[in-house]
Amino acid sequence: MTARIIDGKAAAAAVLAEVKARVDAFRATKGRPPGLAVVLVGEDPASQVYVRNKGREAEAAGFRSEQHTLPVTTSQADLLALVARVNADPGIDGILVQLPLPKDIDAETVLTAIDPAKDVDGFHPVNVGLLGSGATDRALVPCTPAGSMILIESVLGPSLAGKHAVVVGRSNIVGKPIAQLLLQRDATVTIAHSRTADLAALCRQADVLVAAVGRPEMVRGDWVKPGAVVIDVGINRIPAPEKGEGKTRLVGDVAYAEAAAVASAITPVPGGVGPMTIALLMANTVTAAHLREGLARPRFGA
Ligand SMILES: Nc1nc(=O)c2c([nH]1)NC[C@@H]1CN(c3ccc(C(=O)N[C@@H](CCC(=O)O)C(=O)O)cc3)C=[N+]21
Repeated sequence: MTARIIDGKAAAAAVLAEVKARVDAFRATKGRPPGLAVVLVGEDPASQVYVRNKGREAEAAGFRSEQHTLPVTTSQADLLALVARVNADPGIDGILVQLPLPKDIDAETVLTAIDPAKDVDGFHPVNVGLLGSGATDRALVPCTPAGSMILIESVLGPSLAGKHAVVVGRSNIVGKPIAQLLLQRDATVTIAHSRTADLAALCRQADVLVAAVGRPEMVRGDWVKPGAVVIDVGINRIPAPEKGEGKTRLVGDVAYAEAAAVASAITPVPGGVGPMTIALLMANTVTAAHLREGLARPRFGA
């Protein structure tokens, strides 16, 4: 079998078109656009690229968009003061504090200081709890998991009843929330991780295999059940001497060519989950704006 390639760029463009239509309607009723504030502490080049892309998409969607870039020496107190300011700004509906934060800042303290109604990353304990208790009418859901579910749905439809989903990785930002979303769609869910016994054999039982470990090409072709749907959440930059000295390339957590020979559908890296993460950030900002204004919750990618 040769897998169908799940086109995350096209799926992201479709979500962004829905976002744009919702922004126009929101602006017409409320007399203002949704607002997104992105906060970056430090000068990590990868983070700068992501934050710039987010700003570009926010403007294309018609948002009010602001970026706050703080020096790496910023104190936790100063960052908390900025969060308090954007929390209090009525024109800002979404706040994203780019991770990772410098080591002297406690990320959990900062994420918990964000107004849960503006928490477009879905990392605040209130949103984590709402997701875990199935309150999908009120929760803001993390972008990468929400985007991954739209890609899965594009292949398998809305119900995963009778399917075994294996999530490799147990992070708070991807593994745990994606497991919750899969469970809500009636999948039978296993969360595997670095301490799981015989990971390869477990993965081979998966009808839906989600790789979110951050280890380049760890999931091999012979870990994939024939006909499985493979979602590769990893984004790893590795040396690519074949492209020239000092050059790099992006690979996922899945050995793509091997897995694509076995799976029925697979997300590429780049061009898979990554573009959906940014699209869902825009969608979450529109959702937050609607909920804050007492409007019906829009649904994206349905
Ligand atoms: N608070 C917070 N929220 C985040 O959502 C968040 C974060 N911090 N910190 C960093 C990670 C990473 N992340 C990505 C988003 C888009 C692509 C993306 O669009 N990737 C392209 C390739 C981009 C490239 O070429 O480098 C693709 O996969 O096709 C990748 C990674 C969001 N993150």
